[in-house]
Amino acid sequence: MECQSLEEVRQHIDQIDDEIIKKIAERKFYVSQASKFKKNEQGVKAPGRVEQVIQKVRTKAETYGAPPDLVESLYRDMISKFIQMEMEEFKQQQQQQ
Ligand SMILES: C=C(O[C@@H]1C=C(C(=O)O)C=C[C@H]1O)C(=O)O
Repeated sequence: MECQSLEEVRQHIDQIDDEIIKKIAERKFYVSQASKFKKNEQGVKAPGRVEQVIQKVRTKAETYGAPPDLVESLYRDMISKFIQMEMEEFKQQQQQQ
């Protein structure tokens, strides 16, 4: 949609940010369940799966017209933070056993 003012542009951006953040929270909800199914720290990091996700999101970025390098960089950062979070949860579970 063609905007008529900077205010309108920013309203759209704010709305999109709201949607993105809700989806990040939803993604985090599922990532935080993954540690229950992991056997060791290498499993928590799952570098093979990370590369699979990166490949998939680069392809989706191309399909939807988003810059693939930007999407890859955002995902690498997000996943690395999620791994830290998952690792904490994994270590807590290990202590409880
Ligand atoms: C959620 C998982 O754990 C980690 C987090 C990932 C992610 O955020 O997509 C991917 C791989 C793992 O590093 C998983 O193994 O699927």
